[in-house]
Amino acid sequence: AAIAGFVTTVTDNQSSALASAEAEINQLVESGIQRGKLSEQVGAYALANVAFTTSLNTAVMDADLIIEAVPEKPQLKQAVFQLLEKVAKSSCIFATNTSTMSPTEIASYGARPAKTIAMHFFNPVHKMRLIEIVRGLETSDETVESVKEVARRMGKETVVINEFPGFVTSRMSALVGNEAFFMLQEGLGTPEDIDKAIKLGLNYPMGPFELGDLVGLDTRLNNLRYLHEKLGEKYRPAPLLEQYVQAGRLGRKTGKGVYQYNEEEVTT
Ligand SMILES: NC(=O)c1ccc[n+]([C@@H]2O[C@H](COP(=O)([O-])OP(=O)(O)OC[C@H]3O[C@@H](n4cnc5c(N)ncnc54)[C@H](O)[C@@H]3O)[C@@H](O)[C@H]2O)c1
Repeated sequence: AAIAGFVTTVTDNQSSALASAEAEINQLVESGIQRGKLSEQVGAYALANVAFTTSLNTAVMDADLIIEAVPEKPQLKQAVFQLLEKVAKSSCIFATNTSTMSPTEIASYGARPAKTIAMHFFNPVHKMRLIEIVRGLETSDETVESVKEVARRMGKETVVINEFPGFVTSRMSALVGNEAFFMLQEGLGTPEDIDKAIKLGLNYPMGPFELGDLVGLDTRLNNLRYLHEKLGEKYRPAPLLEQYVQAGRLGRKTGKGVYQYNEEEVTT
């Protein structure tokens, strides 16, 4: 958002999460300049235009657009949107980065259904070109056009999808990722071989375990739980995935998921 020229504030209730977000953003801008992807001028402008605060009120009170990205837990989303409704301007658009949830349901947590929509980004956001836009039952055409324009200014492609749990991308990705865990549990092969088979045999750019570790296994499990509740048996999370999350093996963010991450090497 900052690189696209928007005055941007990042907020999180954990100061450690904010500190690592700030460090990562600085590092991404710096390496973008070094690799010739960004001019020094745009990089400097972006860093000057992004602020960090643990105060939700400070972050949102003047905002025209809020992109919510708290964990995929309906009760948490509800609490956050109820708070946002109290502090945000009445003209502000509420966008949710939910991977699976209904924007109509999320709109019911606030009082501006015409101005509530899903803007689903992909990881890593600075590289992935798509934003999946999902409109709720009451989302206005004006809101759809506004977020499409924001996406265009961010240099992203968009698809506008009708509401259904998991949309297009998460529904497909959850199934592939879950099936890979069933295969691992059944002893079909090592994670490396399952990933290699999917990459080289099916031409996926990343294997399902590499992607799961990048997305976060807890995030993947939350998505599957929601889809299981809404769409049934097909999405029941693999017990091995539940076990990994219980053990704190969440992927790259904890240094260990299906693979182990050291500074210089990745191992199982
Ligand atoms: N991880 C991905 O690849 C990915 C991709 C697309 C969409 N999403 C969606 O984005 C959302 C977040 O997923 P994630 O993987 O980044 O989760 P995460 O757990 O890695 O990060 C969520 C952040 O929200 C913060 N948070 C929790 N409660 C808060 C509150 N009340 N107020 C302010 N901040 C709070 C946490 O401290 C944490 O830093 C989910 O809806 C997920 O489905 C994730």
